[in-house]
Amino acid sequence: PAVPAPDMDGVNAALKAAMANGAPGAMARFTGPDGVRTRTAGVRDRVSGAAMDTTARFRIGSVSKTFSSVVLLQLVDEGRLELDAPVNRYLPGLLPDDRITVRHLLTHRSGLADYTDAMFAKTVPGFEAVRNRVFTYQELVALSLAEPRTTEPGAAYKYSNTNFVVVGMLIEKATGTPVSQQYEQRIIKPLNLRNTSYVHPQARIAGTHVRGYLHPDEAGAPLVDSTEQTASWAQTAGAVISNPADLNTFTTALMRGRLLSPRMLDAMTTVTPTDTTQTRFYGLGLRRYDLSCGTQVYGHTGTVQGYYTYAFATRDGGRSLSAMANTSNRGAANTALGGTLEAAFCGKKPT
Ligand SMILES: CC1(C)S[C@@H]2[C@H](NC(=O)CCCC[C@H](NC(=O)C[NH3+])C(=O)[O-])C(=O)N2[C@H]1C(=O)[O-]
Repeated sequence: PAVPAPDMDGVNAALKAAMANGAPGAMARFTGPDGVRTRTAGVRDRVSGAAMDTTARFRIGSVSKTFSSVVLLQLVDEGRLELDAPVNRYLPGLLPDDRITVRHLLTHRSGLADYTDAMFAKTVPGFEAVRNRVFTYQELVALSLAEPRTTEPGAAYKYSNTNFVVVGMLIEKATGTPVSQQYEQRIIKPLNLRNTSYVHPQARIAGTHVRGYLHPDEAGAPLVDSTEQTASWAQTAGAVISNPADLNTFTTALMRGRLLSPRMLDAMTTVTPTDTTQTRFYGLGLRRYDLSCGTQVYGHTGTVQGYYTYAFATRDGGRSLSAMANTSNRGAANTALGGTLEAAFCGKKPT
């Protein structure tokens, strides 16, 4: 069946709405049967005034979780890890409950508390306290285990960055190499993602990049330039750097079966609801959004200091969209940016 052409005017309106809600700039790149469409708005650098640029790199936050999930699921495909095995089989003594499995991590059903709740309770002080710090995986897990667990293992969905820090530990234990090498060998090189990197704990973004601007909690307080940070608080839960073209290549390749076996991709895209609206779902390190026109899109969202990201594709990989606004701690800007999905995948609303 013919698919609707993207409503790029609607995409542009969503970018402008993100700016009206506090983003210095925003951009989107759609890839579909009729080729690539891009839109930009505002600036990627408030000091130089450099215009937003769809080739520019930025921090993708939790879209990194899908990169980490792909690496882990490839290891499962290779028989080097089992999805339903206890994490403690591979990392003896790490977790206080042998019932927590690898699958629980990927589905956010482990019950492990999210250490970032306390870490970023006060947005700017929390960020300034960690922006130059380098954490070990163990230190981050210890921060989580100092908090009560949120659910019995497997009992309910409760999003937690901690899950994907443990995923990073599993990857490094199973391969004996740094996760950066696994991203490179298994995703970045095969897909030729020339603007995607994992440079933790380097704080700079190399090449042409978008500067990110964090809104303080105090109304009217000036934006904080949050571009340079180690992102060590996030690592395999959120420290990947990429750009719109690479994100569309990644989500498209994933959906077209270039990264996982058909069986594993089916497992990854088997979802459960994350809220009562029955339009938001989570699989294995992957979100599914059910749009108003009936189209289902798979990918992930990201929130890291100074950057909101959406990176989604249709299940057949025929259409993909990535969108970014260079601000954060401003939910209305994030919601506005999310409007790019309906415009891009559902097309112009009938008048
Ligand atoms: C589930 C989310 C939204 S949060 C999770 C992860 N990002 C973080 O955990 C960072 C949280 C603090 C970010 C900070 N906010 C505060 O400090 C608030 N006090 C800001 O807005 O820059 C990511 O990315 N995920 C998003 C996701 O998956 O979409």
